Amino acid sequence: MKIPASYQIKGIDAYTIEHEPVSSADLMMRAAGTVAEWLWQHVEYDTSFKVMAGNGNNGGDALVVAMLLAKAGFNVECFLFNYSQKLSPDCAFYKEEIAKRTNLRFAEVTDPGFRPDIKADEWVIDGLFGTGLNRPLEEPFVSLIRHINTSDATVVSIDIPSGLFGEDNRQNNPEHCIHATYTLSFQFPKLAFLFAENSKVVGDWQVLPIGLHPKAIEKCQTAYNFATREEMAQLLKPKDKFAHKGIFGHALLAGGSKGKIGAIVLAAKSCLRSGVGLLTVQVPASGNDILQISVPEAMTIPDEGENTITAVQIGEKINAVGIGCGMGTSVEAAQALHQLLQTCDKPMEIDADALNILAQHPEWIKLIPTNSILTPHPAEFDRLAGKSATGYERLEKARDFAAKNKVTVVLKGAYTAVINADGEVSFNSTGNPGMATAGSGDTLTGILVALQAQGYQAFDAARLGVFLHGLAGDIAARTIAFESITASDITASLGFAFNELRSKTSNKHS
Ligand SMILES: NC(=O)C1=CN([C@@H]2O[C@H](COP(=O)(O)OP(=O)(O)OC[C@H]3O[C@@H](n4cnc5c(N)ncnc54)[C@H](O)[C@@H]3O)[C@@H](O)[C@H]2O)[C@@H](O)CC1
Ligand SMILES: [K+]
Repeated sequence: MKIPASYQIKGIDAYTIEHEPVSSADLMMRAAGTVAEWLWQHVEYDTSFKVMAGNGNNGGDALVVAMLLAKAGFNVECFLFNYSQKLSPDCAFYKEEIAKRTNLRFAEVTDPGFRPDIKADEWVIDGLFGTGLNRPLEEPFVSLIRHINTSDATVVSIDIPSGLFGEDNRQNNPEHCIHATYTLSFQFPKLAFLFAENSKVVGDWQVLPIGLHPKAIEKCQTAYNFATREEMAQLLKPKDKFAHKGIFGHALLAGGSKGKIGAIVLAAKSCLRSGVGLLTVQVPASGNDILQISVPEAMTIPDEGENTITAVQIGEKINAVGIGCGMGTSVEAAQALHQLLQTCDKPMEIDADALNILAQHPEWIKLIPTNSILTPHPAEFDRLAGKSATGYERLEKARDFAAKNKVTVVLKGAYTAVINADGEVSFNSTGNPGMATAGSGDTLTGILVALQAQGYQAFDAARLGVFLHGLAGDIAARTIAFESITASDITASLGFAFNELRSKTSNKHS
């Protein structure tokens, strides 16, 4: 699902009006209708609404929502905040309409000091500003928004929380934005929803399709995408009936150190659950028996180092290498990574301590083979590329980093961003807070290197692997509380995740 920028949505909107064709007032009715329908499904029959409309089309949407709610029998009071005495044409049109209605209370507000009374059990519909916001909000809106935010009412924002920009909010003050309980976004998510710093503003968000023109959506060029199940199912290669293990690739995992052999055990287990044909694991000598006993399906290479790996042996038949899990940042481990980077041209999946070593030796980054993946969490990425004040800033740095170093970067978070060397970004749509647990990242490494060994290109392996990892976590969460999910539970659910994804694409030929 594309994530167009606010200015692009305006264009898609205009194209739809011209080519469907549909009048802008009817499109507004359609959009507001989806909001009203969502509300009917989520409120009690005796809910009272306070609808707050602004002077643009977001305000127009709010006026229509107010009329539809009143028509359905709800108790509605609607305020049109028109301090500047200037309304968009469609907002003006629906103001005339609403003024004629007798089944709701309507007032146009021009007094900057006026604050509507809001009760805790009421629902506030926020239609003050949408994607037409062109500068951070000032008074009297800041006070009005503070008044709404300090009420205990449930707040539903139409399209976007008022005051929030769709993309870059570095110059914005979150306290000057509506803090929505729910945000109902038309047709697409907004980029801003995907950054942790905006979570308090956005609340739970959902996309409501409003039938914008498919041709305009197809033509829209954006670097940002939200990975849907259908898109990810397309990436998953079918498994041929006559296949043998040799054609599913041979992965090598290298890592582990005294006290952290578990990390590579976890990676090995998830790797084997992700379709790889063969797996070899290189561990410090002291970890060899642990690995053989815990993961009998894997072959092992005991390193010469007792408690850390010292040199990685890459057999000729290895298709992809995963490095970093639990390997520590000792001098020996750093040497092993350096030697590997100098000698190996296979796609790599570089994680955890290997990333920390790279941060200490940035001159080695250029040695990373093409078609490789790096999987930093925000702190690891900051060590590689410098600190960022916001998620937006970090994402932009990660796009630069991926382009400069010709790698795929997986920036982990609630909406993990997978970024390729062309700067394309795919945000993951699966996963849950229960997955923020020890070893979860090692599990991801195993999945990614398995997909790379099977011939998936870095960007596809990363998008698909991150999606499956999150889906497995979601499946685990159907029966296990977030508090209790472990990395092993994620691996245990991987088979179900593959099945669920494949079932969407299955047809009689596959
Ligand atoms: N694009 C689409 O697909 C559709 C959009 N619709 C709605 O239209 C909205 C966009 O409408 P508009 O472009 O009219 O924009 P808005 O409704 O967001 O508001 C624009 C108005 O606010 C003023 N303004 C901007 N920043 C301000 C600030 N900081 N302080 C005070 N005033 C400020 C502008 O001068 C303008 O008068 C969307 O968010 C959505 O709710 C729907 O009606 C239908 C479909
Ligand atoms: K809004």
